Amino acid sequence: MAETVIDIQALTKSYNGVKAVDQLSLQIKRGEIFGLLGPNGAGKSTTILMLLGLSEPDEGSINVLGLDPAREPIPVKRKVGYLPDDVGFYEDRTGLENLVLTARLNQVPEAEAKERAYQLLESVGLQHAAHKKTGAYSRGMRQRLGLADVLIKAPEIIILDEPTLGIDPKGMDELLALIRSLSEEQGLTVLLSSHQLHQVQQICDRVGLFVRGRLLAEGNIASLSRSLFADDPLQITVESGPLNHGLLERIRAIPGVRHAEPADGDGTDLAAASAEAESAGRSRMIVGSDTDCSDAIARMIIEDGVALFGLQRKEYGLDEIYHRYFEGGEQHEQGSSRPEAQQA
Ligand SMILES: Nc1ncnc2c1ncn2[C@@H]1O[C@H](COP(=O)(O)OP(=O)(O)OP(=O)(O)O)[C@@H](O)[C@H]1O
Repeated sequence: MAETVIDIQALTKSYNGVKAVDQLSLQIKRGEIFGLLGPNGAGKSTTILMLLGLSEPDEGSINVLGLDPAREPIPVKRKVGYLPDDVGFYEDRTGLENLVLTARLNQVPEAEAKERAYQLLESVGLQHAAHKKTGAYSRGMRQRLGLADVLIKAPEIIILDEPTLGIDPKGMDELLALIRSLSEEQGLTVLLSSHQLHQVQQICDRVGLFVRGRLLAEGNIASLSRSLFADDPLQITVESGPLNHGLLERIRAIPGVRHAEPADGDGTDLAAASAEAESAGRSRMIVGSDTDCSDAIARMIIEDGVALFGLQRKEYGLDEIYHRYFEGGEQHEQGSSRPEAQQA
């Protein structure tokens, strides 16, 4: 089992009496890519600043690689690389010169600095732009150079704040793939803050969902959707030949099935749905159930002599998580069914 490199316990930070981070507890293991996910103002940046020792917690504790960032910010800075959402470079110097300068500032010996800078420029796909002034770099190139800049001091952890902001989709995919491969090759721990679900889904081993300073849930996407949608029925869509009333009633009587409705028409008028299905030669039905009854439903349809064309279980993904917890975040916070922070 990999060691815990970031350990946050009951962390709280308020600004003017408003809690920006509220009782946050989170552990991250070495080599993990963890996504801090949440809408604007959720508390992601405040958490990052406290991890870096740039802001002091009101309550709770943080341990980064055995260090307390509030008390030992310099050793933390040596071991943790931070890429802000808009990284600044000396615009009139080349990419290579900027990297060498950062290496020097981090006490990397001169001979090593240049060699490492070249290697990193190659790793991030910027070898062709090594001698170009950074003022002429595109946003995507700047982010790549930012990654190289963060890596030049050979950190154990890198923290990236909205790393793909303002980059086109292709550049975004490439940057994320690069982060993933760098992490795998070097056993690097990556903490990535974002409000873009799809990019986080692509590369993170685990994500934490932040809403209004609180961690609503954490885990990998599969365990998150299981815990967040635990109270919802499973949704099974059945494509078959036209259904008859008796068959529908028997499907409704399968243990675990909560409801079964023809999805043609408005779903309430079986006769209309059947007529429509009859003319099309097939019908669609939505079944909501507590357990996966797919096999029992399939068997029943086939035994009834009705053709079965397809049967699909709906999986909840980040889109549903997003709609429910970010867009409807406030309602959910007030609702009684909101799950507390979950462990994966
Ligand atoms: N220096 C500050 N002074 C006052 N309030 C602050 C300060 N920094 C953050 N806040 C407030 O704390 C809350 C959390 O902000 P934070 O920047 O941590 O969120 P975030 O999740 O990083 O959002 P974003 O994606 O917009 O950066 C917000 O309500 C914000 O207005």
